[in-house]
Amino acid sequence: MTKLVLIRHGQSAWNLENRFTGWWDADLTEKGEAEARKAGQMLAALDADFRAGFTSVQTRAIRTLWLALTEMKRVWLPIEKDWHLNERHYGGLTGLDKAETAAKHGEEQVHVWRRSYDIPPPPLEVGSTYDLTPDPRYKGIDIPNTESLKTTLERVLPYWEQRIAPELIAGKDTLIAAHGNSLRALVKHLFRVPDDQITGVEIPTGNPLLIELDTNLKPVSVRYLDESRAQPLPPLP
Ligand SMILES: O=C(O)[C@@H](CO)OP(=O)(O)O
Repeated sequence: MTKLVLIRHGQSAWNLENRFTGWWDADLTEKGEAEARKAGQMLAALDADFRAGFTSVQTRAIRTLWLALTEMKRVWLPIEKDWHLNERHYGGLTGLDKAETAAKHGEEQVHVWRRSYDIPPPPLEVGSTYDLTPDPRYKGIDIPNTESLKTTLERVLPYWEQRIAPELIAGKDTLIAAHGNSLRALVKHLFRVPDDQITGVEIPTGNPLLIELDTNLKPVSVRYLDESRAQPLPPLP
């Protein structure tokens, strides 16, 4: 059985401030760093032999993986960083306060923007403070101006198939440090979660999700390593 661990980054500054984040490069808070270290300690205690690692190009996920690997004494692990694992792009909501936006547009509308499967938030305006076009890490990349979970899945999935699945098929235990919505997209795919039920899947920060996969990459077991911070999981497919 091959082990796949999904870790959502530890708490970020904008998680703490309750702001829509998406592709904005909010860093970890001290609590987020502590969550990442604790995740690494739990992973170190696991009977696994991690041979491959993947993360996004966003600081909070990269640093979460690094802090965890440090605890695991495994900073030598080959890591691939790729924008396809980035958080879902929050479009014109990026940077706004979630509570203030709910007060302005209504709780229901904000819930649709946050959790509907295929309705994207309004697009980010060109030249906005949060336009990432000048950022060198995105040179040559067609940066989206908004994404739904569906369009996030549409860019995560080819990356999974081309880069991550081959490592798992080769029998390598694999770590992925990424984001609430890029990981929800992967969970939706792996567990065959219907479009209208993925809204119920919330992945906590810095709590490793251990999935054992058979040779067809079908999940045969799943659990959070920190049971005290676990959230409901979809049934095995
Ligand atoms: O702001 C964000 O980018 C995400 C993750 O923190 O938030 P949400 O819970 O709305 O998907």
